[in-house]
Amino acid sequence: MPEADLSILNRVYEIILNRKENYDENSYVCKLLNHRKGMNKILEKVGEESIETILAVRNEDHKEIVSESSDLIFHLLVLLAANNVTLDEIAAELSARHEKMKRD
Ligand SMILES: N=c1c2ncn([C@@H]3O[C@H](COP(=O)(O)OP(=O)(O)OP(=O)(O)O)[C@@H](O)[C@H]3O)c2ncn1[C@@H]1O[C@H](COP(=O)(O)O)[C@@H](O)[C@H]1O
Repeated sequence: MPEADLSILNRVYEIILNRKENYDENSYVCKLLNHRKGMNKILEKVGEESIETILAVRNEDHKEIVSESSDLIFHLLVLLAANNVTLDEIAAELSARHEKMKRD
């Protein structure tokens, strides 16, 4: 397993932004972003991966929880990029909530 940290979220998000600008017929992200169903296809994938994550938890299958959660987060990154929401905005929102809610 390669070493990894949460900076991978930014790296994948940047690739998705790049796919928005540069069409590549071999790219899964481009297929999603340009699907005939439009935004509904991305919403379907987020819904599908959410349900698969729920089932993995119900089955108490740790490996599947990791795998399905990764699918969900990846498709959520596509959804955010497609709607021009940046990861900085998400970080700012979570950080503001944390500052407001933190207890000593
Ligand atoms: N992290 C991912 C990632 N996770 C999952 N997937 C793809 O998501 C797809 C959907 O997964 P499913 O389990 O639902 O499979 P499926 O039933 O065949 O999917 P559908 O027929 O419903 O589309 C699969 O084809 C996976 O390959 C991903 N595709 C891309 N990435 C990242 O996005 C980057 C850009 O990818 P490309 O645009 O393909 O170059 C890659 O370098 C990766 O970092």
